[in-house]
Amino acid sequence: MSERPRLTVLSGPSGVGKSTVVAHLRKVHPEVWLSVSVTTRKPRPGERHGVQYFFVDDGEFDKLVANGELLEWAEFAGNRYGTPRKAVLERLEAGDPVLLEIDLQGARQVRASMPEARLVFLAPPSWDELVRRLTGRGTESPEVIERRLEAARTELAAESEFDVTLVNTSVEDVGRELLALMKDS
Ligand SMILES: Nc1nc2c(ncn2[C@@H]2O[C@H](COP(=O)(O)OP(=O)(O)O)[C@@H](O)[C@H]2O)c(=O)[nH]1
Ligand SMILES: Nc1ncnc2c1ncn2[C@@H]1O[C@H](COP(=O)(O)OP(=O)(O)O)[C@@H](O)[C@H]1O
Repeated sequence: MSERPRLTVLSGPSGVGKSTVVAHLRKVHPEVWLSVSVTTRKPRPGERHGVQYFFVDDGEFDKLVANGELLEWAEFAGNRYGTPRKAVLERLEAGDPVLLEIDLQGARQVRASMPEARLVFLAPPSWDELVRRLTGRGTESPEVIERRLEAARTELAAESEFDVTLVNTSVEDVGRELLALMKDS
């Protein structure tokens, strides 16, 4: 891909379409490497260990943190999520562009520890559309949706901290734009 590959971070409120965009991008461009995070969240139907996430319990997560094995980690809506450090560094050293799909707190940690990273904010076309997508996905209870929408207000307010904003109106368009950003290191 590019001569100076670097880290691209994709963040945005829950339900905006981050997973959908990344899945589409990887279908069209299987060479794009996405870090698989560790989480204490329970798998949703269809999610598999090692594919969407490495699903671990609290004790295992504590150990990863204590051993310094996470590049960054954060608590989000009652669960913990983190990026395994080793795989990311290996990919960057091998010269491959790397994509992380993480929350705002994680993006801030990456900005602090790896200032060369490019931070991309995925925004919804409108607040109402975000609520529709999050509710329509049908994977969370009303209480969890409420918690995620609360977090979404904070995340939307932080948009200016990012290098680029992409509005997720069309998954195909955003996928293309994201790939172009990853190539243009
Ligand atoms: N900081 C951090 N956030 C993560 C990581 N992995 C996933 N997340 C974020 O955690 C939040 C919740 O993820 P998830 O439970 O899968 O819900 P979804 O993004 O709404 O499908 C999202 O904002 C993810 O981007 C990670 O390794 N680190
Ligand atoms: N551009 C889009 N237009 C319409 N619906 C979308 C779009 N992108 C994603 N969605 C839908 O919105 C919901 C949330 O998407 P998802 O990828 O799970 O979000 P996130 O990973 O950001 O939480 C899903 O039902 C998905 O099919």
